[in-house]
Parts: sequence; C-alpha cells; structure tokens
Amino acid sequence: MTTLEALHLCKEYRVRGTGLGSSLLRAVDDVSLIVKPGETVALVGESGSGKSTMAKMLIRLIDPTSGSILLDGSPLQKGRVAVKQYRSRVQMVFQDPFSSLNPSLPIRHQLSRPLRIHGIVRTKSEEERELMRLMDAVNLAPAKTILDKYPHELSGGQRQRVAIARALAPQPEVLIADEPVSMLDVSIRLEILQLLDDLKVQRNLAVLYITHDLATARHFSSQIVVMRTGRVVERGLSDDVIMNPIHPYTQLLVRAAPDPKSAPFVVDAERYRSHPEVTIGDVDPDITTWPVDSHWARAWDGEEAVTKLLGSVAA
Ligand SMILES: Nc1ncnc2c1ncn2[C@@H]1O[C@H](COP(=O)(O)OP(=O)(O)OP(=O)(O)O)[C@@H](O)[C@H]1O
Repeated sequence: MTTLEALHLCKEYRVRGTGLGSSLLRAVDDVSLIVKPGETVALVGESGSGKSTMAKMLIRLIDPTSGSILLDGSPLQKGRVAVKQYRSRVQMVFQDPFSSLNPSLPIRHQLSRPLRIHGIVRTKSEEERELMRLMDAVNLAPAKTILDKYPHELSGGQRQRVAIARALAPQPEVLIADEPVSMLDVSIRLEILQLLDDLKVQRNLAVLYITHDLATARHFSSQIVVMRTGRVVERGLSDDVIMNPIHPYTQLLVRAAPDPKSAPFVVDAERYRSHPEVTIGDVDPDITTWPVDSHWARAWDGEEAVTKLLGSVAA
C-alpha cells in the first residue's frame, strides 16, 4: 500500500542565453501532488508545462532543485542502493516504446533482466514462470513466440505492452505513465489505457498518468492536476475540472479542444460496430466543447445509453 507524494517540488535547468552567459529556467515551480494506491491522478498540461520534468524527478532520473518526494510518508534516501530499492517500488512507462526498448536484445532478455536485478526470481524455472505471468498480465500471446522476438518485430502496441510488462517486473506499487499512448496508433490507444486501468485495479497500483489529453485524463483518472509553465494552476476531481474549469488556462484548454464532431471518429466507430451489444449513435452533445483530441460517441448498450470513449486522434 504505497502512496507517492511530491511536496513543493522545484526544478531549475541552467540554459544557455543568447550571449555567453547562462540563466536558470524554472521548469517546475512549487508543485505538490499525492497519488494513492488504487487511484489514478492525471497530470495535464501543454507541451513545456513541466510534466516530464515532474516524471523524471518522481522516478529519480533527476534530482529536484528543492522540495521533497515521500514514499509512504518517508523521505527518499540518497545513494545507488536506495535508488534501486525505490525503483523496485516506483516504475515508469515512457512515451516512446520504440526507443525505450533496446533494439538489439530479444524481449525475453529485456524482461528477465529486471526480474533478476530486483530479486524477483533466482532460478531459471522461476524466471520462466514469472515471464509467462508478465506476458499474461499485459495480454501478449503467444507468450513464448513474442519473448523470442526483437522489438522491431513487434507492433507499436505490442512494444508498449512489453514496456508495461517490464515496468511491472519488479512488482512496483506506483506506476508513472508519461504520455504512454501519444506515440501509438489511434486505434490502439484506448486498449493500452484500459490495460493500465485494469492493472491499477488488479494490483492496487497508484498511477500518475501524464498527458495533454484532458478527455482520457477524465476517463481514466479520479483527479486532475493542471500545470502551466511549471506551476499547478488547477486541481480537483476530474469531472469538476473538465465540466467546471475555474482557471482561465484550464478553460482555454477545454475550449481549444477540437470539436469531436469534426474528428474522424467514424474510423473507430467502425471498430465498435463489430460489437453486437453496442450501436454507435451521434456524438454526445454534452461533450462537444470538450478538450478532445479523443473521440467519443453515444452508444446504446442494450437499453442503456452510454458515452464511450473510442480513442484519440493524432494531435
Ligand atoms: N534538460 C533540460 N535542460 C534545459 N531545459 C529543459 C530540460 N528539460 C526540459 N527543459 C525545459 O523545461 C520546460 C519543461 O519541459 P518538460 O519536458 O518538463 O515539459 P512537458 O510538459 O513534459 O512537455 P512535453 O509534453 O513537450 O514533453 C521546457 O521549457 C523545456 O524546454
């Protein structure tokens, strides 16, 4: 049962000026947030708002300039051993499954390494069993065939599933997902987000979902934290933030979203048409002002009308 907490985090980067000198850029400025087990918190903002810098601090790739990170209320210890222990509890899924996997190693190697490093397995038979479990957890089949493949032999979605399996290998309690679907084909984004959501429930994970897509943030998160130029400008329950944005920047994000009516949602709607229990209807009028580079449709599931998130369109 692990809670991840960021307290007044700041990060300054030294950047070269136009002349000879350099100056400091405050990429993250006094950001606090808390992610609890079984909960997804979305960190939302436009490019350059500081989201990835937050992620890098929270996974301990970079140190904060000031502020602190607490895991279950305890401040982090310094040193390699402490970082390794931290990473066995807090893992990250990166944006790009093409560069986050080593192209020269088969999948089996990329998954068994963290299993061994973090002491999850000791023998060959334990390793084999755990590899099968991981493949099963991320719905990759046939497991043995895929384990022997190289990343370039897999689709983008399969690669991201492998990356998720690798993140799960140390049996973490916290998952940081930094734009985990933005590099993927529109048609599979929802599947990957749904997988992360299922894993959250099954493993009681605390999930920080970093995205610029407010629609999926609302769908998959209980809370949304909105960042702008390094600062938090708004936070709250996801529905409240989307339906009643208070800060002008959040209102702008919501308003600036493409109209889902003009989004090519028909492509994904076609996928749903093959599901006999769901019929695609009109786009839900309530969401026409949504910040959506996602597309939605009103669907009828038996008697009940439901709004389905069908996928995201490329930004
Ligand atoms: N290593 C670095 N050195 C200097 N400046 C940096 C560095 N990394 C990020 N920045 C700057 O910090 C700010 C925040 O960047 P960051 O990548 O955290 O934003 P972001 O919200 O994740 O954006 P994106 O979605 O485009 O990745 C930007 O102005 C960026 O140019």
